[in-house]
Amino acid sequence: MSNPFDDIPTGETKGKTKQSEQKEAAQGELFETAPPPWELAVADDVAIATIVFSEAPHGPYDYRIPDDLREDLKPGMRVKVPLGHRRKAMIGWCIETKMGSSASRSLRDVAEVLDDEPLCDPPLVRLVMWMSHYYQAPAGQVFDTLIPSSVRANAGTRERTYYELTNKKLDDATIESLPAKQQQIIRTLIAVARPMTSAQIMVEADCTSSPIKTLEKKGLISSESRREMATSSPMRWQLDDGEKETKHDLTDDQTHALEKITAAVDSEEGKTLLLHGVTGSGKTEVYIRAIEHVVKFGRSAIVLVPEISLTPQTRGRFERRFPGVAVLHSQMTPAERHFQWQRIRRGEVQVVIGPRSAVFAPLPRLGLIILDEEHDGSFKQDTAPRYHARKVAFARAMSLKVPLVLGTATPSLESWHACNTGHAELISMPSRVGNRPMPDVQLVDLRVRDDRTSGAISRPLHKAVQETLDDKGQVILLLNRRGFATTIQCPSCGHVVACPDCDMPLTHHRDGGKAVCHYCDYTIGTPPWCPACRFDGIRYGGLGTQRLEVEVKSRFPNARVARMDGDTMRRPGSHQKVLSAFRSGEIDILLGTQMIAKGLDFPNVLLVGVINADSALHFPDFRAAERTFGLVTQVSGRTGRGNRGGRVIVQTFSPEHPAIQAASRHDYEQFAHDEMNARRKFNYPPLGSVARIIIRGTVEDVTESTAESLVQRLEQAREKLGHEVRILGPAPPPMSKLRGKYRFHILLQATEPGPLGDTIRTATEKFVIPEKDDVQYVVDIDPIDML
Ligand SMILES: Nc1ncnc2c1ncn2[C@@H]1O[C@H](COP(=O)(O)OP(=O)(O)OP(=O)(O)O)[C@@H](O)[C@H]1O
Ligand SMILES: [Zn+2]
Ligand SMILES: [Zn+2]
Repeated sequence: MSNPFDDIPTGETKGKTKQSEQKEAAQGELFETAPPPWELAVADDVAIATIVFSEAPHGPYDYRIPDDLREDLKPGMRVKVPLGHRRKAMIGWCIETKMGSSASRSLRDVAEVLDDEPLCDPPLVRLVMWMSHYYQAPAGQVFDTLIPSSVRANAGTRERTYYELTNKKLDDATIESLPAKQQQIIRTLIAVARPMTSAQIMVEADCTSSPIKTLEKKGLISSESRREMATSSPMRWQLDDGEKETKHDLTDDQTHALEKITAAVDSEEGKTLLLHGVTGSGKTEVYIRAIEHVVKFGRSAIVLVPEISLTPQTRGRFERRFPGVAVLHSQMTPAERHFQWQRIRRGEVQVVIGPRSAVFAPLPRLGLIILDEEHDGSFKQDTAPRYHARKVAFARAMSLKVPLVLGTATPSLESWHACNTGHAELISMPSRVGNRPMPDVQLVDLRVRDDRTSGAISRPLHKAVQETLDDKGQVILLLNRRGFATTIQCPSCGHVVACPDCDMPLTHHRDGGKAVCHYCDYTIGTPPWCPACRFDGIRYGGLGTQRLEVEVKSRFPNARVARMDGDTMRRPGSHQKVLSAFRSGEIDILLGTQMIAKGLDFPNVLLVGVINADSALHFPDFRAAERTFGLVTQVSGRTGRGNRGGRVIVQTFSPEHPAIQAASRHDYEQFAHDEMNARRKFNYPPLGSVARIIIRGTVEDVTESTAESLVQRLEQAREKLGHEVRILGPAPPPMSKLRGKYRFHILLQATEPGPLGDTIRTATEKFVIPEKDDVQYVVDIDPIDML
């Protein structure tokens, strides 16, 4: 990882600075360039605000601040300003205020200041500008990502109008008779179950104010003006994870790790530490102690976790040790989100735990950022701005001169490489707490006929499950495919039932007999005969978790079985429910997708079975081996966490594959070594930088020719800048059609991110696609998803 501030146009304060000085310095230096000589003679005669927008044109543009607003407007606030020829004033974000000269240019006036206080402090404004630059996203859009919509909707005014349903028990027929937007508003009000302002409704139901007014006229909703709503107290999750308040004596490894982290905190230098601790080495305890150290000095910390590992168990560990913990997650209501954001900003919490967006938590005295399971792909946002929380955390930590701790049993090669090149410090915790051994891993070669059965579970795995059940132990089975059958194919003509919008095979789901596209959720009833040739006897091929569940139940009729995947975990709280049932021993066999692979700590799990280790291995993606190694290692880590040992059975068609071999020996270093060599050949990350541009449109050849002209522009930009950048494509990606749009992609490679970014910026600067073409493109810097 190179310094992400390297390519941002700013004079970063070098060396050691105190936080307070640094805060002031950060403000206003962003666009500092020497003024042109003819301006030097002119006195500063006007207050200027620099504003950015989320809609095109994105700015930044300068505006004059009228005298009566001078005191009010600060960077990080929103304003209303005229823009272009629009009749309505636009909302924009102020990134800078300064004195300047009005000579030689005519500035328009800021019309209104919308916030009483900045929604972002100066370091966060700076982070926004860095993200905007690095990820090539409009700064206004980045602001909108940083500040929850509920905060944006609520901040500002004092007395406002709240809407609620006049009849709380509207029947479905009445709702369905309404136009779509109005339906959405009613559904939103039902879901939120409390009065909402029109701004909140507009955000949540994605509508304008006119359907709200219409509903009021129809008498379906009523309005009332009230003082700002008293913020409800957050829902305290019950700490029903059956754990006692325990403060362990640290192991030597833990003590050593903690010392390194606290030393980094005390040094007040930004520093990245990679905590490479095997599964069950007690990383969480180290995090907690490190945060205790930070809190002692009145500072606070952010802990980023993949959403799915935010189990009650994890939050319980933190909530028992700190009085002020704010937990952020995707199932919060807008009101809760707003409440938590305010608490955080007022400095009332010491620890914020949450998924990737928690990296923006507005803690006033941030002293430490921790990223747990740092290898996890969910830290990358897959919509614009396509940021990676690890990179953003790094940028935020370095600019505040606080440490960033990356914790994992299976480091991303990016972080591993950072250690090898001196950009991060490696801390190892090579053994489990209590000197528990790592579990034995047995590979079952599925090519060996004698071991195979007609189902998904081989003979050795069947035997092991039976033995474990006899021993009153628990079993985890991993299969990374949901649904029943992954292909629906006609044996007579070969026709595969596919999604009309994505061209991908539909997955058969047994519940309700549905055929579902896993890319866009397109759903039809599974056809009983072949849609192409009418052959009666269509076949379900491929294995999903539903089919596995059926097989497991028939093989082990006395076992209590639960399935955990995207289908069974739709409802809020269902994840928690299954896990607590598993913990209390009401479930013998837990089977599911990768969501069972992470972070679970159950001592009675004596066996882990991986149904098909190869499923991720043959993906057209340079990270396929890394993902396979990570998944097998992580799920293996769920066993042997108690005093009764544990073992792992991995079924595979390629037992000799280096990633599977290394995972079976718990040998991360060997894996990293092999994989780094493989990537070096092609300059893949972390040895080089990659960017991807996806072009999508409704007409195939128009989309392709747009992609081709973009490639030409990229080539011209490369020439002009004299950069060494490899440009590949345009080519159809593995997902050549998605949600009814044709897709092409362009891959760019370079040794450094700077030239790569510059080339794309130059090429796209004035690249306008005619509206009639209906083609859009997105730039993905450091892509994770290559489909
Ligand atoms: N010093 C200690 N002494 C005894 N038990 C400990 C100690 N530290 C942690 N533990 C316990 O060990 C178990 C594993 O710890 P933890 O879940 O933090 O490991 P981890 O490294 O995060 O593992 P994973 O990567 O698999 O999630 C927990 O039950 C925890 O309470
Ligand atoms: Zn057919
Ligand atoms: Zn689809």
